[in-house]
Amino acid sequence: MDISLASSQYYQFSLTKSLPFSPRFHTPLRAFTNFSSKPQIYSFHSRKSLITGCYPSTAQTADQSTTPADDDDGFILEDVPHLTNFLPDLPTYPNPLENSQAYAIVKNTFVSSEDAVAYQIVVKKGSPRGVHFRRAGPREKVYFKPEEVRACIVTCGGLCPGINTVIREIVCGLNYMYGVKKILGIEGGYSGFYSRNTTELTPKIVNDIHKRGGTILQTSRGGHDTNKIVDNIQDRGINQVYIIGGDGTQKGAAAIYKEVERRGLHVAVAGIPKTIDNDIAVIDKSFGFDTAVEEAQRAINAAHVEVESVENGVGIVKLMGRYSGKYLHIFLLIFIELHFWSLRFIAMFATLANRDVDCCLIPESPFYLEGQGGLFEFIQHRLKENRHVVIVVAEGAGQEYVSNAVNAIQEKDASGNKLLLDIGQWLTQKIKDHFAKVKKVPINMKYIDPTYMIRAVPSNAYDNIYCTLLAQSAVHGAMAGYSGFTVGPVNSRHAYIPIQRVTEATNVVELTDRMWARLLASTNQPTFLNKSEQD
Ligand SMILES: Nc1ncnc2c1ncn2[C@@H]1O[C@H](COP(=O)(O)OP(=O)(O)O)[C@@H](O)[C@H]1O
Ligand SMILES: O=P(O)(O)OC[C@H]1O[C@](O)(COP(=O)(O)O)[C@@H](O)[C@@H]1O
Ligand SMILES: [Mg+2]
Repeated sequence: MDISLASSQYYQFSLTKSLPFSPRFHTPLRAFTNFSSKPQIYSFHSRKSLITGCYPSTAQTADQSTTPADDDDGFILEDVPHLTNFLPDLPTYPNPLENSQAYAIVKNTFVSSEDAVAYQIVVKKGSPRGVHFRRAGPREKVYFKPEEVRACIVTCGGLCPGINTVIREIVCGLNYMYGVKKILGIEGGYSGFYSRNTTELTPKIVNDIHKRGGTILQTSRGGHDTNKIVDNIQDRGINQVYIIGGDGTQKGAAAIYKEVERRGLHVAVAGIPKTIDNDIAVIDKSFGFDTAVEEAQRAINAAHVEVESVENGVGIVKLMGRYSGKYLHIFLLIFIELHFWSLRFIAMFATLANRDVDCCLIPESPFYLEGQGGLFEFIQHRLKENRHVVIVVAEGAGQEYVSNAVNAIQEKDASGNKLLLDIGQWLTQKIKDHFAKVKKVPINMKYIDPTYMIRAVPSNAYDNIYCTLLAQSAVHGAMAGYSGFTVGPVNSRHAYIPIQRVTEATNVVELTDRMWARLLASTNQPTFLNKSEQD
């Protein structure tokens, strides 16, 4: 099926089948329909645009075939905006990759406008084909003359392994693939647009930065002022903006895109998702996650060595990672926060990887301490059996317990994220007290809180490759005139995803998915599902 021109039947299908579920499963892709012959479809399209907040694209009209869609197979494209949506007369240029030595023998240098990446990879026979995103990669035509590109890169939010690699590869990708020479680094996050200096970025300057943790551009929280930022973009003559950051940053990127569109500027806005928390929806996982899981192993291993060398050793490892939803709870032994592919995911994956963890506590799976099936009972059992126990606790777990205990006022950081209370300290004390006062059994408590150590390291080999793909995909997308998009792997294939799609929901560990069951089967820890019986 040609996804750049679908039939009216397609639209009717998507209206009747998709609306009852969720508006975000609609695409307002103008290129899907033939407006001139089907005016009634146009009004439907407008409605959809309103519902979804997505953007129609006319970018593929030049490429689209005249073949109508085969049938109502339920194919839906959630498209990203294109500069021609509001600048319809933009000229195009041949992609310089046509003459690139690197691509000289590649069979298909350019990604077709008909290529899409399926959101759901596991389907039932006969089911609708479902939601798709545009496949990332170089396009035959670009909407910028390389010598006229003035790009900028900004990094926002907390650190994550691999940020420098992404910066490096954007600079090298723009320069080596497209001949772009003018690239600015905005220092200190969003506020750097209007309150800090910029720095020139060249392949030579960024040559070694992938070997360092952190961000050479520095980062910050708060300080997003859309108008001031876009004023600055205009004043500096910037026409490509690469924004590296997490869920908060991507919301900021969406606001910048909207303002750029409102002002009708020839400026492409590309988001590269970054977070150790893996709270970014849709994409498979965020860069740096793999490195962080690996780094967390060191803390867990240390806890294990300590507790197996003493009598009644209890090791708790707390792993970083916030949780934006409802706080559930935590655990003991090694406390690592895994966010699915990020922090609480880090806790989950670090536990799965390690095999020395007896119990992993994450916010999504509320735990309790006392009584049958509780954490104290489990620790006692493991101490009897193994003489030591290791608990990994995610930073966001058990927040309600700590909050009640210390009567804390919920504070927020400059970006408005809730500051987490220290579940690790609370849990440590509770366990010590229980075994000393109630059980009259002295335990050897070893609490490890590696906090920033798991995110301040350089990215590992896997993440370096991943960062390279992200950066190159972002560069190809911006050069091709796409804007207001986030790039990332969906079922292992890189795609352009509408920004609001990745900010509207947060990734959480789904207890009903098999992954959590795999962890439970691996640690043999309590499920804490019978809490109600204890109340
Ligand atoms: N809803 C929002 N709209 C615009 N900017 C936002 C929004 N939320 C956060 N930001 C900005 O994004 C930047 C990073 O956000 P933060 O939540 O600290 O980190 P992260 O992007 O890693 O989640 C900050 O400069 C913040 O001001
Ligand atoms: O860097 P800070 O301000 O101390 O914040 C710590 C938080 O940053 C993170 O590492 C990353 O959060 P973001 O992705 O939102 O930047 C969280 O896991 C952690 O709770
Ligand atoms: Mg965040």
